[in-house]
Amino acid sequence: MTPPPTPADALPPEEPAAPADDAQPPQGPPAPDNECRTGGAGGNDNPAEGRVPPTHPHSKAGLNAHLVIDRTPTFRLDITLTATPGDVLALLGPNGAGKTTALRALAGLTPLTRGHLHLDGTDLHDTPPEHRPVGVVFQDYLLFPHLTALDNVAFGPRCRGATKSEARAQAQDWLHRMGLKEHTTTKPRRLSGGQAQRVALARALATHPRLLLLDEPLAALDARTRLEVRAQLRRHLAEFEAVAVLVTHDPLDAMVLADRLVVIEHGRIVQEGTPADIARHPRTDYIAQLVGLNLYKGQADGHTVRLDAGPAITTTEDLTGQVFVAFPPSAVTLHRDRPTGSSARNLWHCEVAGLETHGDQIRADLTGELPLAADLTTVAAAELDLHPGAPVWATVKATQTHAYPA
Ligand SMILES: Nc1ncnc2c1ncn2[C@@H]1O[C@H](COP(=O)(O)OP(=O)(O)OP(=O)(O)O)[C@@H](O)[C@H]1O
Repeated sequence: MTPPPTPADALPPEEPAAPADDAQPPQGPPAPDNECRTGGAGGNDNPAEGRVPPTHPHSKAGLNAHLVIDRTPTFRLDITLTATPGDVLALLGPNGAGKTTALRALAGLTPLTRGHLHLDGTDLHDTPPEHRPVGVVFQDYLLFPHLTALDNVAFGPRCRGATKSEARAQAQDWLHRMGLKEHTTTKPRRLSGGQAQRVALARALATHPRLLLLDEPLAALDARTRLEVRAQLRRHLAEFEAVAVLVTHDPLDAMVLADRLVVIEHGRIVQEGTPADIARHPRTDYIAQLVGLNLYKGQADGHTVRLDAGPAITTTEDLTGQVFVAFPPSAVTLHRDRPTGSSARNLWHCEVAGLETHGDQIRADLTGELPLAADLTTVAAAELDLHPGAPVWATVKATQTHAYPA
């Protein structure tokens, strides 16, 4: 994604390369004097005076969206998202799946080809981005470089019609909440990545959005800062009373921050559920890899699952029909010679395709009778003399597998 460089209040249109989005109203950068000019040429100087349509009093609170967007002749996003206030959704998916397109559509930056977008019962179809009650946090913060942290945060409330002093008081309050009391007069270039991201979050939250959009909010941070900011973000999201939608590539961010994961592949939702449910019952190879499981599909007959392509796997579950079988790489034991005394019910002859470090373990990528990933210690890998092309036997106990209906 090439994210727009300002908060939703001042988001520019997409690059000219995006013909589908050329219809966006032109929007300029923030005024250097920190005066908010909403809507650019098509804007309204006082957004508080209502281009935002009133919320329907009897309608359901939260997000109700069906987003259909034709991006290229071959790519169509077609997803339905619903959430109630307080929900945190994470959109996960491989590159090009459509996550950013979905986020941009929610922000009003990419028009829908079809579908609808209702927030707290209000149809946002005709509401321009700068007048939507939507806050956006981007991975590279996109703070206004010439403004202090305080003025960056005050920008949002100013755009929503607050007076200068009200906006600054609110900004002060938000920066205090974010633990940035000491940095109110600091300009972005003097902030650390973690501090800048907290300013960006404060800027988004200061507008009291009914929908908070976070685009890879932790991606630009180093590992240590990421840990810290993830914990803080989790706390703020838990307190946030409206809907939050997060786009991330990182399963850990998704699992820690979201109540519900929505996995998108090729523009469609392929699986949706709580982090625990998705981690335990992955339904696509992408999700299985994401949560670190070997995943297969096949036909169950009692405790035996005959794979669509490959051998059979013995499981403890007693099932019939199409099922998935999953097991973690740590459940695989490797042997140089065919084991004779092993109690494991599953035995396959494989070949090492590749090796890589995985935390303090070695992950072996195996092909052969059954393609699989196996984790082992460095010592074990050395003892087995593992190297690409080496033949190995892999065993997995039935009790270590998990089968569930497809
Ligand atoms: N501005 C654009 N104009 C036309 N097509 C686009 C535009 N931006 C993205 N696309 C196409 O839309 C599809 C979805 O892209 P999108 O950026 O939404 O995916 P993504 O899941 O966010 O990927 P990534 O994780 O790499 O950011 C891709 O096929 C992409 O090539």
